[in-house]
Amino acid sequence: MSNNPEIQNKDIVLSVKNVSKSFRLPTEQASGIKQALINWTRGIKGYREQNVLKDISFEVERGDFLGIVGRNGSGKSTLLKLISGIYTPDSGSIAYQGKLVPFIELGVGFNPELTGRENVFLNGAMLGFSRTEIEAMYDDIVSFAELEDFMDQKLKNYSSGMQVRLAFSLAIKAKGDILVLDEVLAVGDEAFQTKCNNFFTEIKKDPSKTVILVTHSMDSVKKYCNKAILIRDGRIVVNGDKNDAANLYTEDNLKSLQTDKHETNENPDKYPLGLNETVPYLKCVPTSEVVLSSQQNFEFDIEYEYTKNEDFDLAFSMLDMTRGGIPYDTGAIPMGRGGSGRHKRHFSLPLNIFNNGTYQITASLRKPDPKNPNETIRIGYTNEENVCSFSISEDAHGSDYALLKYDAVKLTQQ
Ligand SMILES: Nc1ncnc2c1ncn2[C@@H]1O[C@H](COP(=O)(O)OP(=O)(O)OP(=O)(O)O)[C@@H](O)[C@H]1O
Repeated sequence: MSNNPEIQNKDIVLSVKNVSKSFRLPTEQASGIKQALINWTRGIKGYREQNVLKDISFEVERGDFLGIVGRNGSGKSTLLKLISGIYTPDSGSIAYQGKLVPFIELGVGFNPELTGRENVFLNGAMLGFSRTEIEAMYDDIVSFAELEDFMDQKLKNYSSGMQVRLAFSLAIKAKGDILVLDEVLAVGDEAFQTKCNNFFTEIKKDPSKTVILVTHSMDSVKKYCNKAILIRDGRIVVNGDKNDAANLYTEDNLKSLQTDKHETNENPDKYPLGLNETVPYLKCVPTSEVVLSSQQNFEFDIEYEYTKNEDFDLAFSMLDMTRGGIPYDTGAIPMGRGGSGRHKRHFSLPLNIFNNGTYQITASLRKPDPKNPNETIRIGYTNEENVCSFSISEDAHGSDYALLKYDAVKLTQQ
């Protein structure tokens, strides 16, 4: 596949054309030749075909930093394995030119009975490097992995974190032309993460190096990639624009936050969790986009029914789904009198002080506490099917490290 004459345009280093891949998942196991024969005569196959990738086509140019994003099980790892030659496509073609170095599955090519040093040389040879070439890059690999003192130990005595570090260092320090990485595997401690991030920043500037990165971090996509593809159920839905791919991926995740929830119902015969005879309906409904920049406001309606003809309040909490915690609570907002029927009120939340992240708005309907005029009592609340979620996703310089933007508060020096 390498240095392929099919690739006419010298700037295109990887070409994936109409690639499909399916797996056979066993269903009914035949328990012997006789059963297998009976199944065969009855047309029972004993397996189910799972079409994991469907008609995938894209091209990567020299110097590109391509992000591949998609939800769990969408087919990203399968695509990387096809690109790396671990799997062959059922149909379509994959061609690349240059030396392709994959880091996609831990353990592949590593032998636990050999030392760290022997594994580096074995893997280097498997990638097509000569002994002299490996010797030249050996120190660099070992020092990036910070494993100088462990290279003569057998790999089976390494912690899993140490093995990841060695494999990742080998992949990125080997002098390949196309680096194929599954970022999910590049988990290390914070210091190692910082080194990897610095490496990404550096390699991004090198026009001769091409990187293909599977990641779940939209921050990484926006920071390092110049292109991205979004895969949904085995098909490419965004091909090229990294901001479109990242934002649509975030939307996919927000939708699943809403639909994946299976609330345990306190009172299954009557009302869903959080609701009751007095508050039979309470729902937050987004009316703006749900993937926003911090310069925008998140707009939403609260739809409610409060059957009592009495004064009531609404209170909202904002949950930080990325870092955890409740960064903001409105306290009780007086809403006037209730009454029968469904009603709707509109709210707008400015996002200017918040960093990147996914947030959720929950609401509670409350009434004044007759015993304590400063307090309210919760009568109903939004269960997880009735909350609403949104994400802040800055196109550039967005951070998901801290909740508040660096200029949201000022540290004073005395
Ligand atoms: N060797 C295999 N045999 C059978 N099914 C497989 C095989 N490899 C992958 N699959 C199936 O293909 C689908 C896609 O898997 P894949 O690992 O490519 O997804 P992914 O997008 O990388 O997911 P994740 O983000 O969780 O890593 C899954 O349903 C998975 O079970």
